Amino acid sequence: MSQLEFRQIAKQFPGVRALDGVSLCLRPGRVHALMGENGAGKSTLLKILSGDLQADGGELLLDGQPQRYHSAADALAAGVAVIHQELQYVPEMTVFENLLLGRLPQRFGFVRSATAVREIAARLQAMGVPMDLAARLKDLSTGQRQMVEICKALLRDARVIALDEPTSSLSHREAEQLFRLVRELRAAGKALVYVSHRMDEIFALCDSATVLRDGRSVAEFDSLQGIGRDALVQAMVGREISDVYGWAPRPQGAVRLQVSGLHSARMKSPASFEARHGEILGFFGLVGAGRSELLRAVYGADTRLQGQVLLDGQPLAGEVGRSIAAGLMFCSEDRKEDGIVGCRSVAENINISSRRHSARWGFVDEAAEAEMAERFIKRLRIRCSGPEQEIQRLSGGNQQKALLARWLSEQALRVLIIDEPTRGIDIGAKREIYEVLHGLADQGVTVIIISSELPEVLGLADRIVVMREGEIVGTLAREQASEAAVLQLAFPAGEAPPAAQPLPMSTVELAAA
Ligand SMILES: Nc1ncnc2c1ncn2[C@@H]1O[C@H](COP(=O)(O)OP(=O)(O)OP(=O)(O)O)[C@@H](O)[C@H]1O
Repeated sequence: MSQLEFRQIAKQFPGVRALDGVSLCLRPGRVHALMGENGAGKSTLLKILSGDLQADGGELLLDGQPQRYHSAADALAAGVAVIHQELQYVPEMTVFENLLLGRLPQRFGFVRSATAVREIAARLQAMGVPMDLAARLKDLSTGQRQMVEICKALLRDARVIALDEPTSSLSHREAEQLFRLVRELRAAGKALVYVSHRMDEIFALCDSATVLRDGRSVAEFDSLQGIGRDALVQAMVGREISDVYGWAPRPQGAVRLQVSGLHSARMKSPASFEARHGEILGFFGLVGAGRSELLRAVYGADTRLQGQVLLDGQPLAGEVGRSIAAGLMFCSEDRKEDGIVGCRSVAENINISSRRHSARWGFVDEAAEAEMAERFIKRLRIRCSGPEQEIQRLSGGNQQKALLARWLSEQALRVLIIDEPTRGIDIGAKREIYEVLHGLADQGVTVIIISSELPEVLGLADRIVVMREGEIVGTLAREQASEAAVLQLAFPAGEAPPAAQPLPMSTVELAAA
């Protein structure tokens, strides 16, 4: 059982004071939440804990002993494991090899030992996380890879475990498994720190919390008992946020997008739906329900096998270039896939897709680009030193905001499809993003959102399409769309959670059930 203390930790990046004297204590048998807006300094603190970054000032004390880690291996050797947002694994290697990465030669030799495999399999089984040790990491889901990472820490008897936004890419089932594991680790006396933007996870899993703002600790909660959500939000963003979704009725026009019998190799069966001018259409389903696959086929990112898409009555070919030219855009949930250019500025990244609009006689209108970038930096509260800053220097959530701005600033939009619009984004910026989406719909743009967060879909959409196991299983008007009604459709028969279950992370409640 170990206690870890951060004492007056400071970290300066060129032009940014990322941490300014942060102190907090992780105690055995407790889960401590680390909260704050995008760019508040959470990941930087965890990178110092893992040895990936060196603090400029302050101390780390493990059971009262000063620590200084120069690599993740140093930290692990001392019993401290950090599971970062970007997992560190070797895709071509097996689970067994990844679990023992860096240790194989010392303990087991290079030869894969049957005894070692059996021993590890038995330990994982005992920890309640049985795994196929022969599977290659590249063939696993994000959730499974994350489990491997956690198991790696457990096999090395880590006593302090940090999880940085661990559920952001997990399916409901994987999240349930993770929550069970976190509770077991707490019961086993590990000291845990948990970073998440999802309030319900914080309340369901954490005992205490620190809120960071601009690199400083602005609130400490020794216990979360009796603490309301509003108190945490107020501490994080420094203001009250009511009515996050800001929905109001708006007139809707004619059918804009008509999808009939559309099928692609990645879809399980053909699907049909329509969306109107000025409508926000929400797609809800559990991870793996087939929402992204259907909308990728609409966009032309996946080859269509059959079916047709009409945009304002005109057939739309299944090609990305044609879709973009026709004003149908798709913002993917994966910012790497979406083409973030790390070494380019925030302004260039925001303007990449609309460069063709601002280019005149072959020259890019840099003033117009900078002006557009400034507008979105302010509007979405993108924390950066200015439009010229390299985007890779921004925190994960702020990169995500800049990418969204790329699509939100498109001038020729007719249909905007956004996959997981606010994943990894703090609550203050979420509200701004929703406002921009409402603004687009007010101008007649058809907005389609794919989201795994039911409150987001319920709060934002005019109609909700529910998918399950590759099929559309229902379409609900806003007035009919209660949590219970949507979940009843989204879960396989017999597995729906109790109707009165509070959401969103129904996953959390499910895990506890
Ligand atoms: N390598 C770097 N170079 C320059 N600035 C950096 C670097 N890494 C982080 N920063 C800056 O430090 C600040 C804190 O970033 P950090 O990643 O710790 O935020 P965060 O709280 O984890 O945010 P998020 O919720 O978006 O993940 C941000 O302003 C970020 O731009």
